[in-house]
Amino acid sequence: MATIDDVARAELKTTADELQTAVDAFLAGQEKGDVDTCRKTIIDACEKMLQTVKPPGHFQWMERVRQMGVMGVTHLFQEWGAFDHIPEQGAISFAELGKKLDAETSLTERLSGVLIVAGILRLVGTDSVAHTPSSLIFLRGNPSGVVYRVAWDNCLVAYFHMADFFAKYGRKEPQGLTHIPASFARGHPDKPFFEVLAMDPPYLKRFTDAMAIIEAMSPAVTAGMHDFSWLVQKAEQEPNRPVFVDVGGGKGQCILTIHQEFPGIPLNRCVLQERPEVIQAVEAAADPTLAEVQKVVIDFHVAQPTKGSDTIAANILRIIAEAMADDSKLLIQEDVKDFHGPRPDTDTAVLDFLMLTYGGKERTRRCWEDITERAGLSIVSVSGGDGPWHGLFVIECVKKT
Ligand SMILES: C[S@@+](CC[C@H](N)C(=O)[O-])C[C@H]1O[C@@H](n2cnc3c(N)ncnc32)[C@H](O)[C@@H]1O
Repeated sequence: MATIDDVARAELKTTADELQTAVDAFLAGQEKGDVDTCRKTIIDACEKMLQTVKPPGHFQWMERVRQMGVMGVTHLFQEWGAFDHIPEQGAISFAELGKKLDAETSLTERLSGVLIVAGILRLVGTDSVAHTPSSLIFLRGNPSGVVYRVAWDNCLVAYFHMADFFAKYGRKEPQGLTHIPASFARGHPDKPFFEVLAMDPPYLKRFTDAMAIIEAMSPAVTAGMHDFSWLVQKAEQEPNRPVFVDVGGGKGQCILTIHQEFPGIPLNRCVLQERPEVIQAVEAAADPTLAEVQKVVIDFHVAQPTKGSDTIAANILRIIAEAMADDSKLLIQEDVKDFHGPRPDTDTAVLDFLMLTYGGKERTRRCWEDITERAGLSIVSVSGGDGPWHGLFVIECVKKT
């Protein structure tokens, strides 16, 4: 029987006390709707406690096998549209679900079983299955389900090939736009990721849709990460200048979110700069809210990127800096890995691993100072918000004088 040492014992006690305090605050905050921070504290405390009390050995590896099973079946069910065939109220028999999926009843029952034991679906009687709140996110079009589907593309496909990647290129941080795990995993190591993405239109659509959802969920403006009232004033004072340029701005989601909160920023003086296939998709979608926004095809590396991922990032910033007026501000919405201390935020550490697959990285404050300096910029402020992304900040830069 595994025992825990004195340090773990003391930690368990402290975490249990923290948990009790957070639960009390969570319950008390229900009426005020002030629960998100308490929720995070509760989840973090529970996870810490579970790590301490879970026995090593069999339990640990079996738990990971369970997680892999859940991911495998969720992916199959998402691809097959199985979640959409389960009624939102009531249940469906395995036989009926199998018929809708063109799958054997016995296969449908076995696959469902993995999600039932994980609490994602619910067994009804002996032969039927129903949704739970956890499975509803996988209904077609649900924003969280769309983002999860892209996590499969972006993470798992690349992670599966990572050992081969490092065997071929050596155990060092990927440098450059090509010969990165994400392109290697898709059989085109000599191409930059965004070119590989453009070769697969369904993946490109999933990717841009997910980016738009993530941006809409992010606290860029909503939680006060940056106050754009100075820009509204500037727009009034100088009516002939472009006001806001979003470089690599996806489907224009950030422009729209900022405009929603600061309607004084005129949309016809906002510029969306993107890769050709993204601009093409935006124009084809003909979203009336984006009609006035200027759409410009660019390559922010401009043809000849130098080697090295920080050099590439500094190069993108240098090209922007060269186009800036003396009073322009460059706002970089990005993670600052060590903002809350040397231990990175949980999501930031995992996203850093994800970024590694694309030859990118989550940077520390020091890294940001270094690359902005090399680009001819200085950091004026770094501000965060109260939203769900605790590692995300707006880094405000001006041209160095
Ligand atoms: C991670 S997404 C972020 C999208 C958006 N800024 C957001 O926060 O939701 C990166 C974006 O950069 C664009 N991009 C990648 N390479 C580019 C390039 N060389 N020139 C211009 N845009 C590029 C991609 O098409 C993609 O939409």
